[in-house]
Parts: sequence; C-alpha cells; structure tokens
Amino acid sequence: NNQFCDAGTAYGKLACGTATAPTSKILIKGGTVVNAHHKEVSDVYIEDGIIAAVQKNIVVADDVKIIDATGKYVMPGGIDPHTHLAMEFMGTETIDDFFSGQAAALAGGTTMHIDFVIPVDGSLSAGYEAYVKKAERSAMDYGFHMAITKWDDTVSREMEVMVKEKGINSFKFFMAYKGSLMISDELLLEGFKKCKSLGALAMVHAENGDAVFEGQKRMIELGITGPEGHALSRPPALEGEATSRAIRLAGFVNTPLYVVHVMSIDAMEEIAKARKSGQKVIGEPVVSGLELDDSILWDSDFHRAAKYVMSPPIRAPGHSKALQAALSTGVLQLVGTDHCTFNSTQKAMGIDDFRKIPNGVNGLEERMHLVWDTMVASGQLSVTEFVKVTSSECARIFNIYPKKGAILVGSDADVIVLNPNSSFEISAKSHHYRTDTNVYEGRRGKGKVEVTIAGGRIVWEEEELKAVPGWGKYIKMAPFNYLFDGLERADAEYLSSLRAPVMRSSIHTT
Ligand SMILES: NC(=O)NCCC(=O)O
Ligand SMILES: [Zn+2]
Ligand SMILES: [Zn+2]
Repeated sequence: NNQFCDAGTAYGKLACGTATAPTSKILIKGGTVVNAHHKEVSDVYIEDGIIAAVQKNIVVADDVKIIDATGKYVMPGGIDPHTHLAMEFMGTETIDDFFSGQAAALAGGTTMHIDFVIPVDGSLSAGYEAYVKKAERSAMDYGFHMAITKWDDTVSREMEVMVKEKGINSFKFFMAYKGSLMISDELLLEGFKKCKSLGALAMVHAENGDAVFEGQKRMIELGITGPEGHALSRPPALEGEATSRAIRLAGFVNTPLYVVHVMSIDAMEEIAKARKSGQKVIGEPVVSGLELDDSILWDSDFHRAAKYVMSPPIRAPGHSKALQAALSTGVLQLVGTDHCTFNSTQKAMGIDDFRKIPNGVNGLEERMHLVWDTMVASGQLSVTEFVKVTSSECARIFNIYPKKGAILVGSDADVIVLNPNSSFEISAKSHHYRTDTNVYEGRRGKGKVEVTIAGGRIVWEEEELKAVPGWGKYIKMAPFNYLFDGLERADAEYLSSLRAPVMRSSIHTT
C-alpha cells in the first residue's frame, strides 16, 4: 500500500486509488465537532460524499468505517483562498502543479483551494482554458480567481462570461510587477466598476510597482544584488501606499475589496482604518507573513536566503506579531498561503541579481498546523475562530458556504480530525511537495491533523496519503456574496448627497 502511485509528483507514503473508486460510508465517533460559531461533542456520519448526520450516539451497520475521534476536534477541511499551482511566472513555472500541490495540501488538512488563473496575452478565455487543462489531474476540490492584466472591450465582455458561465466570482489586479502583470490606476478603476456591476469581488496585490522598480534600480546602483536587496527595494511604505490607494479607489466606486497577502503593519493599518469607517474591505494575511521575519534574507548563503524571496517581502521582526494580533481581533479575516514554489535550481536564476529570483514560498501543507500552533495553542484564537479563519470565512466570501466550510447535514464531506495533544515537525525530507526546500524547515508545534476526508473519501490517515488524480472537482462560485448586501443603499445615499448643480444661463451679455 505504501508505493508511489504517481512517481515523482509527491514525496512520502502515497497509496494508489482509481478516479472512479466509490466513496465509503464513514462514522466519526465521539469527537468535538467545531463550526465557526459553535462546538459540541457529537458523531458525524458521512455517506455519498455528503455529511448525512451530525448528532450524538449514531448507530451504524457493519459496512461503515468507524473513526474514533474521542478527545480530538472534528472540523471542516481547510480552504486556502490563495495558491499558485503550475503558474508560469518570472521566466519559469512553479515546481508544484495541481496534483503535487493538492496532495501536499490534503496531508496538511486542506481540502479545497482557490487558484489564480493568469490570462494568456490578456485573454481571459485563453487563460481559463489553460487552467482547466492544468487542473485536469486534481486530487481535491478547487476553484478559480482570475487576474486582469489588460483592459479593452473584449476583456470587459470576457469578465461577464467568466462570472455568468464559468463560475468565477473574483478578479485580481496586480499593482506591482511592472512590465508583466502590473496594471494602471485607470485599469483598476475600470476593473472595479466592472466587478461591481457583475457582483464579483475585486482583489488586489497591493504594492506600488513604479516605486518598487525605482527601489530595485537604487539597490543595483548601490551594488546590492543579493536577496536582501529584494526586501530593501520594496519597503512596507510601498505596500501601505498601494493598499490605501486601492481602498480609496474601491471606496470611490463603492465596491467591496479583498487585499491579498497583507504582509506589513502599514497595509494592515490601512485596512483597519477603512473597516472602522464602514468600508467593505477584507484583509488576508498569509502564513509566511504570520510566521517569519526577514533576517534570513541577509544569510551569507544565497540558496538559504533566496528561498524566502516573495512579494510583498517577508518583513522585519514586529510585523508578524502585529498581523497575528490583527487576525485575532478580526481586523484581518482569513488566512491564505500564496503557495508558489520554486526549487533551488529555479531560485538560483537570480544568483547575480535578486530581481531574477522567482518570487514565492510554500505553505499549502503547513497552513493548518501553523495557524493552530501560532494562533490557537498560544491562546490568540479560539477553536471556533480557527475554523472561521482557515475555512468558513473563505467559503462565505467566495459564496460556497455551507456546501464548504461547515460540518452540517448536507455539506460536502470535507472533514479533518485534529489531535491537539499530538505534534508536528516540518521538513523538506518529509513534506509532500515536489520542491526540495521548505521555508519552515525544522519548525515543530502542537496539534496534528491525523485524518483528512475529502469528498467523502479518507485521503490521509496514519501518515498515509491517498491522493488520486480525478478525485477533485471544479467548484463554481456564484457572484454577489454577502459583502454586496446593502451596496445599492450606499449608492443611493451618494447620489442624494450630491449638491444640486447650478443652472447657469447660456445667454452672454456684452
Ligand atoms: N507572492 C509571490 O511572491 N508570488 C506569487 C505571485 C503573487 O501573488 O504576487
Ligand atoms: Zn501577489
Ligand atoms: Zn499570490
């Protein structure tokens, strides 16, 4: 059973299976069932990939697989709102594809992710078709966001098709990566207006790309070509500026905004201010931002330092603690990973020039464990809040709740069993990615996902992974999530607040 089912795509024990294998009947007994707002000891019965019953003392026939969860937590599988699998980026392609990234995710208790479709030469439909192919061998459920990289009538029409026919309800605008993905403020405004009319959520990568470009030139002129130049060239102020600008432009258009990978106090404080004033702004910290600091970027070994290069950069000590506090108080709402992995050879593309180091770090497999250890085991988040920030809030924002993100009768059977008394240790030697390094190497902590059930199938149990191409489904997401409720009222108020125009005479006197 411990053979490689898909040689070379995942490390560790990986059992085989077939795409058409039926789901089993499963009873999870005696655990504490946790939802975003409630927890209680209960049994959970699963049949045909769906949660069929949640109640005490369920009695079942002999053909039902029983999992004893006494003393453990039974929770919705994690949903990662931010991944890049098989992404072509900075002259290369991420080493983890949909299958290997998802296999690793399942081993870490994440049962769904939302990946970013990158248009092909600006074309959304070509980008969509390319990602449908990339995701063909999916082992777990997934959805798509879509990036917007240029603006014309075709793009505007294609956005409509993506929302109305393809099940995409969010569009991402890159305010950085000048010369490739970066867009202008004019495009941002057009895009925000279109998002609003379609009920789609606008998302931003918030860094001032022009200033980053200037910062990079400055570092090269100073002779700083190593990974530390990456952090020095794009300081927190540039993230704060772009976050503020995106928030103000979204406010001007009156559409909800989702700020991805909030990495700095500067950006977080802009979100806090906007939310306090009543604006609908969601802030997503990522695990690397909550966990790491930038000191390793100054390591004299290029390879050790380069694996931490991502954008916005991992920040100086202090930022991660502030982001944790913001998550625990609700200023930030859900945790992603921005999982975007490149191996050592790919990272070495930038050995003479930090601008050529492919940007991105791992996190898909580690997110649930690290959020548990850093936020729950430390007392910063309750167990129910853990479910909220790792699963339910993502499902709500992207309009798939309670199909996803809940242990309720009728919800998809994406369920994990977490043992709070067990522990984890992270290493590239044992992780399930294709990449050869791990930015959390050696990190240990409390709390371990012992069982993962995805779509009603046990895919992770007793350290054995059963990730099977074809077991994952594409999840369509409908527009007009809860953030759009009441927006028309604000629009009407805006119109009535305009002071009446002055009627001027067109007759000129001499
Ligand atoms: N974040 C990062 O460094 N790589 C992935 C692309 C992005 O999200 O900006
Ligand atoms: Zn980004
Ligand atoms: Zn990203």
